[in-house]
Amino acid sequence: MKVKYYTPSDSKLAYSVGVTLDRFIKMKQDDFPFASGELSQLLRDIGLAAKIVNRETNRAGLANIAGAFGNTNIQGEEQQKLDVIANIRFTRALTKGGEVCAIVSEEDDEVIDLQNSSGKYVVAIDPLDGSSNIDVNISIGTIFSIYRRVTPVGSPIQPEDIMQPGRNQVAAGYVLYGSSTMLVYTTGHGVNGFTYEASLGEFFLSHPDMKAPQNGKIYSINEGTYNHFEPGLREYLENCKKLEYSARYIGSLVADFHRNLLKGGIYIYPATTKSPSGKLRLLYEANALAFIAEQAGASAIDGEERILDIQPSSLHQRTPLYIGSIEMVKEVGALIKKRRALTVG
Ligand SMILES: O=P(O)(O)OC[C@H]1O[C@](O)(COP(=O)(O)O)[C@@H](O)[C@@H]1O
Ligand SMILES: [Mg+2]
Ligand SMILES: [Mg+2]
Repeated sequence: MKVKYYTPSDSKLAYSVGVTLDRFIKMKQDDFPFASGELSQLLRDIGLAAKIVNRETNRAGLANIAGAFGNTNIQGEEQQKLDVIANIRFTRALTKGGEVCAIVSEEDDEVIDLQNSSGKYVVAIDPLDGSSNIDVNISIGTIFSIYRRVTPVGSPIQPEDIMQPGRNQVAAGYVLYGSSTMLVYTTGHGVNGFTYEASLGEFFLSHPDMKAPQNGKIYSINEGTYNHFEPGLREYLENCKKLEYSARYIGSLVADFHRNLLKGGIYIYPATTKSPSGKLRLLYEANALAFIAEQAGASAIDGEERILDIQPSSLHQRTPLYIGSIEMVKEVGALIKKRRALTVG
């Protein structure tokens, strides 16, 4: 029997659609001979939930999705319907996937113990980021952090399984529901971005090996509480203005972070005299983006300390966040340190 060997066709008639997320996860898993495939399955589960939530965000203006849900979460924030929908969708996908033993969610006061005796992973998630922008049709997102539990699989969940510093993350990422929908993630071997092709229902590799510019000319901060900013930060912002940098602030952390990661820039949600720990949450906002930032050659601090080295002490604890191009974060950090030393002196 005569056979012929496959040769890839470069015919323009059927251009290659690219590498799907599922195929990419499989390819990357093969890089690790001892990989068991559980993390890969978990990433695929997140990809599936992202597709469903994407469909809901596209319909966010329609009556049954728009507006407040009528509950307040532990942050004291009014939950939007889409916050609740996204929380249900991701929690369900993570539960059904079978790889997760516990979930920490912005929308749940307590840790969700999935009583899954074979689950190795703990997931911290902000199901819907940028909630204040849902009803005004501005980009929103989802943020996730993945850890391996530290106590034996099958044993009851312990605080040390949850309260892990960000440097212990085995994977992290975000979904951006914007003009296009993207999923960006890292497993500690670089950062890759995928764009959703709704007609095929697939995420395709569109941003391989993302690297942040070392420096930038964009700063993202809500200056509404400027009068409560510390001197070092004010000095930094005055410098940005003297240098005529661009002020860009969407009010959706994922969207502001993504833009600055691609173009070079810094996002700041500082401590203020009114909220001394800032607004953003360490476990399911700052840690994930800090891991991505560092994997893309950028950095993240709380004004002084590396975000990934902060030892968590409570589920919904907040942290100031200075994240973005390495030179900009270094500069603002140095100014804050210098001015704090002066006030202490
Ligand atoms: O309105 P503010 O104070 O500028 O805060 C905006 C920030 O708060 C957030 O909306 C907080 O996230 P959630 O929407 O998930 O609660 C960030 O996405 C955003 O960067
Ligand atoms: Mg958020
Ligand atoms: Mg949220």
